[in-house]
Amino acid sequence: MSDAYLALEDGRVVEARGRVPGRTRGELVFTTAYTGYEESLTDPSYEEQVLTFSYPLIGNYGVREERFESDRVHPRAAIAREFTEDVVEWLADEGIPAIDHLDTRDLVTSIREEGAMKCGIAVGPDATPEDAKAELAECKGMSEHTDIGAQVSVDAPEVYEGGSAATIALIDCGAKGSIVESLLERDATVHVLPYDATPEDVAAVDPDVLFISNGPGDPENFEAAEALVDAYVGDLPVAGICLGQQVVANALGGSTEKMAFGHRGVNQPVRDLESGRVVMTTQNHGYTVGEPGDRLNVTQVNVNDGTAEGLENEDLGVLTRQYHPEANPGPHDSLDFFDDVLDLVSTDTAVATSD
Ligand SMILES: NC(=O)CC[C@H](N)C(=O)O
Repeated sequence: MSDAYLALEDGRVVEARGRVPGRTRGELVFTTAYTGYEESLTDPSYEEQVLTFSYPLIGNYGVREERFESDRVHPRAAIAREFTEDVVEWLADEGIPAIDHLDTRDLVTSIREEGAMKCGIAVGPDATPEDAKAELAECKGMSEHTDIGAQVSVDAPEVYEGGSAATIALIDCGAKGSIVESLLERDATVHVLPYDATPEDVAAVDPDVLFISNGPGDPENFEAAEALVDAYVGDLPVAGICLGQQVVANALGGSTEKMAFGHRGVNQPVRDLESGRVVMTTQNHGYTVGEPGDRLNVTQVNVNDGTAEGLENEDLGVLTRQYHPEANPGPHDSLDFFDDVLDLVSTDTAVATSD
């Protein structure tokens, strides 16, 4: 007899083995990453989602805090064909329901055909299909989580003293730790500011770059960050990763839209339009930039579906990526993005000096 039920928006209820008990709900998505489960589970971009791993065995190299991207697990629940005891113990400590021993190939195929969908989960000796359906009935769509930034952002500014290469105002919409680390490694000092920081809060740290982080949910719900881009573009270089790219596009007259099932994995091919070079990238997003608007050029595209992977305005010093150049987990092909962001500062200084 099953002790776990997964109720899907398409009406099905899937039976599974319960590994960590609980009741929960969220948007059901999948990642094809075959490594990096600790990084994915601690990525704040997964807030309010239920994460299915398409790779069948999750946990085979243990659980180490050094690999965490934040201080907690963000998906509401985790699903795999088989979780190891290490991962189950970790998720149990975190109170995150987990299920396995279900046909994840079938589940992933359904998400690919029908799109990311709402789901409800009930796990435990007393769980019933009706409990899972009751959770599903309460599940909101991602765009309805209008203040999701508050769930993942710092409450107050934090500073990470690196060096004097640049002072970065990183707007924390759910930033992964390795974005901060990538900047510190390049001798930058990073001020992490709350997702709803005001232009005055940014001015207070006197940055060289305004950097909008990755984050969960619908980019249209990050109006404060959009207002910051609007306030500073032209005066400061502006950079963004993932949700950051989407927020920058929305601020500069472009638009974003929801994808059917998104890109989540560590082998998404991206072509740079100028050099023709293709790099393998890590991705985790369910929205994409539809129209870049008049002020941004699309400089990189996804080889599989042509969606915008990089945006730029050289005159304004704007540079963004839809994928995750910090590469935790994933291939390191695109780490040079952080060098390019710091180069915006020297270019900016050079312009100021020659004035
Ligand atoms: N990793 C991210 O920043 C994700 C961005 C956004 N929440 C999306 O799903 O598209």
